[in-house]
Amino acid sequence: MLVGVPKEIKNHEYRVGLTPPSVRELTARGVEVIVQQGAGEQIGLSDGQYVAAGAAIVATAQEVFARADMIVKVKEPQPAECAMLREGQLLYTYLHLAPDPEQTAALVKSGAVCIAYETITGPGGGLPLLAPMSEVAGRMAIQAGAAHLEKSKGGMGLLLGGVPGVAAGHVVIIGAGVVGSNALQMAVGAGARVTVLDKNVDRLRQLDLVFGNRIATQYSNAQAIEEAVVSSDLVIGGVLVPGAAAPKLVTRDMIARMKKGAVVVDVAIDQGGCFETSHATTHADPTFVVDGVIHYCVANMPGAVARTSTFALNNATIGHAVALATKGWRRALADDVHLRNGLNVCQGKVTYEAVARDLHYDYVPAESLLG
Ligand SMILES: NC(=O)C1=CN([C@@H]2O[C@H](COP(=O)(O)OP(=O)(O)OC[C@H]3O[C@@H](n4cnc5c(N)ncnc54)[C@H](O)[C@@H]3O)[C@@H](O)[C@H]2O)C=CC1
Ligand SMILES: CC(=O)C(=O)O
Ligand SMILES: [Mg+2]
Repeated sequence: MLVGVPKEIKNHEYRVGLTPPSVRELTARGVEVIVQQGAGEQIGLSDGQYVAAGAAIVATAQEVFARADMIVKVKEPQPAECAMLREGQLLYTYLHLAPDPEQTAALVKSGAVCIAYETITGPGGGLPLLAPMSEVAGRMAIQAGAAHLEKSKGGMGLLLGGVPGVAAGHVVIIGAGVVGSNALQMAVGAGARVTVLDKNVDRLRQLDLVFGNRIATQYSNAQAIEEAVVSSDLVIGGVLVPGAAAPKLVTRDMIARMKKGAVVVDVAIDQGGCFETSHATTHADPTFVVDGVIHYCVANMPGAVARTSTFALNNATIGHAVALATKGWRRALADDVHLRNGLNVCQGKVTYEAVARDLHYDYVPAESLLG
């Protein structure tokens, strides 16, 4: 098995699929690894470190895609990368297909075997390969939101924590999962007044036990979302229905009724976003304004803190990478239902039910293709 790691090409994306210690885990087991020249250079991971871990360096992405049996990446393949995938080649990366019909069509056409980090499940529940990036993005959401509340960034000129004698800002967090609870931790730390909403009352119960009366919890329905959003200074969108397009919980009308200069951070934008007014932005140009409300909708937030994110991601991805590279995808997927849940597209078939439903493909269960 030859594993290939191309340099990421999405806007301001400096993460890399494998760190040198992860390469070493593979080469120690007899797996060959090629890494594109300079893939980790921007985050202090030199070609020399990759070579010391047993990888060979190749000059171009074309060479990585042409030679490797398995491609390990971070972000969903961009159109130029989709065009280089081939029948039977294994792709292991984030995909976020439900809101992305073009990428889905390209992956189906490629005939590649495409495993999405974000739908791999864990023995203890949850989405263990999404969780570390959600921790990063949840924490960053408060940083990004606070910065954009400043006048020079177009915001209303509000300090989230207030000062003695002046009220703190009101942060509303929709979705109390990994993004939401990490955002909550930062917002409470900053001294903001926080309301958190979820449909899962157990999640709210857990947060209530930790934060007590320093936060307000609310069962998520249209009424509660409307009341919270209209009175807020900063809204964080962190909902997820695994694999599916995010529900549009905040309507254009609610945005129009918010304070001018308020900020919304739609972390769920990689699944299409949970604000009706959202569209994906980049680190180079992260915001736009609708009805006086600043929208921050960067689809690869963890790319901004790429060194931290790369190591956190590799901690979660390396175990399955080793299984795939040493056993081959059929055996690895047959042996592990949680890894099998990551299979989204396989040799021209859509194998993840929510993606098939949202994008109108026939759904073919992964089990039927492992034969
Ligand atoms: N923009 C970026 O750079 C990044 C985006 N993300 C995205 O953030 C989103 C959230 O991820 P996680 O926190 O890991 O997911 P999670 O599964 O831990 O949490 C999602 C929460 O949303 C709740 N939820 C579902 N429907 C709801 C509704 N109608 N109202 C209120 N809550 C609802 C669920 O009950 C759950 O508690 C995902 O789309 C993920 O892909 C994650 C990392 C980076
Ligand atoms: C999860 C995701 O989309 C990211 O880390 O960029
Ligand atoms: Mg996309």
